[in-house]
Amino acid sequence: MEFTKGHGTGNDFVILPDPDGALDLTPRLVAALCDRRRGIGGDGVLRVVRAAKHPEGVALAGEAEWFMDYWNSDGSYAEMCGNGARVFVRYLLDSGLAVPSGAGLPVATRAGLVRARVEGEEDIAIEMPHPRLGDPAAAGLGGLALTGTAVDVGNPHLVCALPAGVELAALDLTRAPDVDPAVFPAGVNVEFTAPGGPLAGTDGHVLMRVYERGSAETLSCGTGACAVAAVALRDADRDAGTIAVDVPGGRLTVTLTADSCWLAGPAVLIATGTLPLPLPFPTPRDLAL
Ligand SMILES: N[C@@H](CCC[C@H](N)C(=O)O)C(=O)O
Repeated sequence: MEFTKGHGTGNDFVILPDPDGALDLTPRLVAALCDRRRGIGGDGVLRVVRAAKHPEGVALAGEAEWFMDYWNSDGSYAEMCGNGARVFVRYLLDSGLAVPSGAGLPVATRAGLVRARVEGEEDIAIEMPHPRLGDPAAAGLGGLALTGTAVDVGNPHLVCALPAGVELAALDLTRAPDVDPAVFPAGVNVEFTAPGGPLAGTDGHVLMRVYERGSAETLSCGTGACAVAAVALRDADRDAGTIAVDVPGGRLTVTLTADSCWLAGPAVLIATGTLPLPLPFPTPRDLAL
């Protein structure tokens, strides 16, 4: 099995080319590949499969050649991954499976069609599902009780601004925040935010850390950045603008208008290799037996 490793602002992925959908990709295999000590290591897996060859992509096959089959590191799968989509497009372009398109390169995802464009040397921008602001909801972390805003970016998010005096860097995200499972029956990605300083060329600047559903704390989350930007604009009484979101792995830029949401930032491939199947290393589940 061939693989490529890539990342977008430190949100890292194992990319599996599987054009014809021949690979038996299971939760167990995904968790083993993402294991940082016994596997390759990653926040998730991106299977590169022709839309026509994947049951969840086939309906979009007329519009997009490729389907991003995204899985979290625990072996669950998600509807959408913003950084994953940017790295997926970097892979398509670098491996010659697609060419840049003036109209935006279409990619099928479980959350529908997204479009990508290349920006400069390193950056890939994706037109994302438009964030939909929902109701206030509670989150708990250690002794901290927070009220955030639920946001749907194709996948579920809860954006929680920290109260004054609580340092973003001091949060313990080694454990999942508490949320109400009745409010988020499919789980939720939780973003914690603090204001950034003034930043030229933007309409707002936010610092963010995230605890991702299915992957724990990651260095970055693209859909999370879109959710955070939508909340920042709402709080500034604006319906459009560009927000810089600084994550532990770097900077993402989100540009929102009334009907579009573009997520931009670096997308990098770092290594390729081959793995024999079955895997030569014990999987996390083997070790738990
Ligand atoms: N890191 C991703 C989001 C990945 C999916 C998420 N963990 C979920 O389960 O919804 C991003 O960049 O958007």
